[in-house]
Amino acid sequence: MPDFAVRVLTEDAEIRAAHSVLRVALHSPPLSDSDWESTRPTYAPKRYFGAFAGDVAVGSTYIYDAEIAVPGGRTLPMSGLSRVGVRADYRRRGVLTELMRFQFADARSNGQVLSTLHASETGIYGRFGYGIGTFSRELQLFRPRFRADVPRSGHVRMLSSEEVLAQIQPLYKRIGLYRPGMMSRGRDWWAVQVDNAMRGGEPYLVAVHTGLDGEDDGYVVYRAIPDESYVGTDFGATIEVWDLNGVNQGARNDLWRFLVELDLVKDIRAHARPVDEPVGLLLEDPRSCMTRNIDDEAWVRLVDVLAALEARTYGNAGPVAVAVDDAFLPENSGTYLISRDGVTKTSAQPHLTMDVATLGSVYFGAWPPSTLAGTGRIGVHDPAALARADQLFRIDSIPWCGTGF
Ligand SMILES: CC(=O)SCCNC(=O)CCNC(=O)[C@H](O)C(C)(C)COP(=O)(O)OP(=O)(O)OC[C@H]1O[C@@H](n2cnc3c(N)ncnc32)[C@H](O)[C@@H]1OP(=O)(O)O
Repeated sequence: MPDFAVRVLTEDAEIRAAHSVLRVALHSPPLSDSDWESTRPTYAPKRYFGAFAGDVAVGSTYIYDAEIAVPGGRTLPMSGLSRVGVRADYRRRGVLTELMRFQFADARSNGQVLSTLHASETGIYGRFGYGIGTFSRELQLFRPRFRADVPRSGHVRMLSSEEVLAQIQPLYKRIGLYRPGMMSRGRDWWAVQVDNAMRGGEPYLVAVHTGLDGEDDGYVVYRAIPDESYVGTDFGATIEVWDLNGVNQGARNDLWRFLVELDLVKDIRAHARPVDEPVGLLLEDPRSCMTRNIDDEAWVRLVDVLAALEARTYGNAGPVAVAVDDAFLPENSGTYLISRDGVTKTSAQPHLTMDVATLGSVYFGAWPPSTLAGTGRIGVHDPAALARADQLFRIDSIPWCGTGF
């Protein structure tokens, strides 16, 4: 029997204790009273799970409740796993494993079909059934010049900091989940990511795009980092783009134009952008937009495999029977007959075999099944079925989450 127990945290004192565990696990400075005052509102009721050994907090896990867009356009309830930390003197004693069991049971009871997370280390989450679901790209635009012939589709205005808190949250909702993998953002997410940062004096600036129909349809959140050390003509600030979304390509183009045409700027950096975002094509010299990194972004776990498979759409190909092995949630294990007309459990012989973490990578189209089969992640019992699986899981739009948590 473990000498700790996992429970939903409701009392301020235990939430604070678990949050302190998290901070130490992430090597952040100890929690001060003023930190706590700003942190407390970022915990939605009953979404913080803690492991306690008697009265001592030893583990922390928080859930963001959200909706996620899946290939084909439907949205599904998901749980966003975050704030995972275990006290150093309790590590490798199964605390995270018990927190995982608890949060999957919670997700199931809430009808949350998928779970996603952003991993601090890639070695942690595969054993719990998570696979890399989306990738993102880190960009650097060096002395970019915007092409004069890119059509305009509206205008851009800057918000005051008071306007930001009131306007940006509904605007993100109005823009919608325009790529598979994008997720909704609840009050608790905005509280952590924007309100605290702006109230805490972070120099974020926000510009909003208004379309030709007069409706606000895009925004960018960014900050300028001045270069104190320039010599000669090599002057200019670095612009760091934190969040940029628009309802369509035209709105996003205008927001990039706004950033590129800012004065006294040397370079623009943007983390976690879609891998196929055509920023370079907007510039006179496409090579002035460099890819600094391609990173694994959202890790995806199918909590309810049948419901998740039923929710996405499939390409035009004959059916494929896929045997799924789920060691952590064995009720998901079984063979699924996947066709463009629907998905059912079957007792037929499988054409392909994969574990549930690999299915997490197939689901949003991070890789085609044949690529994963080529690396030994998928067992192939009928080679003809592999080409059909590629066609079934084909995607029209490259997935991207775009929301860090
Ligand atoms: C989504 C997010 O929030 S990302 C942030 C994650 N948090 C951190 O990185 C903070 C620092 N790390 C920690 O707090 C802890 O080490 C944790 C949370 C990663 C792991 O917690 P633990 O309670 O030690 O995990 P637990 O004992 O349940 O380990 C389960 C298994 O995972 C393995 N494992 C745990 N952590 C790691 C790791 N970082 N790398 C590789 N394997 C790991 C264990 O060896 C064990 O394997 P086994 O079943 O073969 O024996």
